[in-house]
Amino acid sequence: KRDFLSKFRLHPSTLVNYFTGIEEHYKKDNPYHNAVHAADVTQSTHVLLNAASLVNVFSDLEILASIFACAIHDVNHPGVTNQFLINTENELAIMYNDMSVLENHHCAVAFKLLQEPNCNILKHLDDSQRKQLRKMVIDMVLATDMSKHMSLLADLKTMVETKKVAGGCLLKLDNYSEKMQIMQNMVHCADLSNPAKPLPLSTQWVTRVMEEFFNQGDREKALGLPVSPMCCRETANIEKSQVSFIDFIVHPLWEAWTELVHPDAEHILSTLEQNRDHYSELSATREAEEQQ
Ligand SMILES: COc1ccc(-c2ccn(C[C@@H](O)CN3CCOCC3)n2)cc1OC1CCCC1
Ligand SMILES: [Zn+2]
Repeated sequence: KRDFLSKFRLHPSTLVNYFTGIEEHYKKDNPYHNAVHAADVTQSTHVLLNAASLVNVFSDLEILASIFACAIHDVNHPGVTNQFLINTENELAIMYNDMSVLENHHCAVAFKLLQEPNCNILKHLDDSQRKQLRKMVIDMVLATDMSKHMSLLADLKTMVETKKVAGGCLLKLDNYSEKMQIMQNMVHCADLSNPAKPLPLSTQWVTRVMEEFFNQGDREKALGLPVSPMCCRETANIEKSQVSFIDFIVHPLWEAWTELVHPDAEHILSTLEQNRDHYSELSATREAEEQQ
């Protein structure tokens, strides 16, 4: 739909080779961090990019970089968190010195795959375009590290406030840093869009992510390690955790995004709020049942 095959001279069979390789490098037996999650985040970002207020904000190369970043953003995810890899001195933690271990790995795997035969989809980009795309993809994927969430959101809110005070257009972006901030938050929003999807979809993602967290908790227990938050299948309160996740992480982020692209994301924010109330009511019901 974006006419990228001709704009960037992307070869259909090279695209198929590369993205088949990417799909195969997502671990099928991860309940959550599998190729379906990558497709979900990619499709969600495609929709966010279509917001009326974002028309003419990004160049074609920035859009290609954003969509590419989503498709590869969790590739070869091992189904455990950065903290688990660090605590178990996993080879990936050693490789990346405990810094954004997963996110560095996802980027490296994706770019290494480009060097496989008949997989170099970026072959016909000129050197400057390829260098710019690589930098933008790395900046976006490294920003999906949840430990960066608070600073990413704080900077977005500061930029929005500053532009509002200046009376300028929120989306008049003067430099790479401002534009990249928007792209990083857009991909991060898509990555955390499960609770903002129609409830039948959202509940499936909750089941999947809890299964993955519980598998990690089982492994931590077997290794005699402290069990990570929300990873103990015996004690986790799933609904309560979702309400906190939405209240403290997801809603503040989507509230900032909704202000930035006003009024194009209002319906997403209201779905998120309805879902939050659903989990909150479930949690109250469960608590009442447990009292009896
Ligand atoms: C649909 O709900 C979720 C969808 C995706 C995620 C999600 C993806 C990556 N992350 C980052 C964690 O891997 C890192 N955390 C550090 C703290 O320990 C747990 C692990 N989180 C979480 C979700 O809900 C949480 C799990 C129970 C309630 C909150
Ligand atoms: Zn993800």
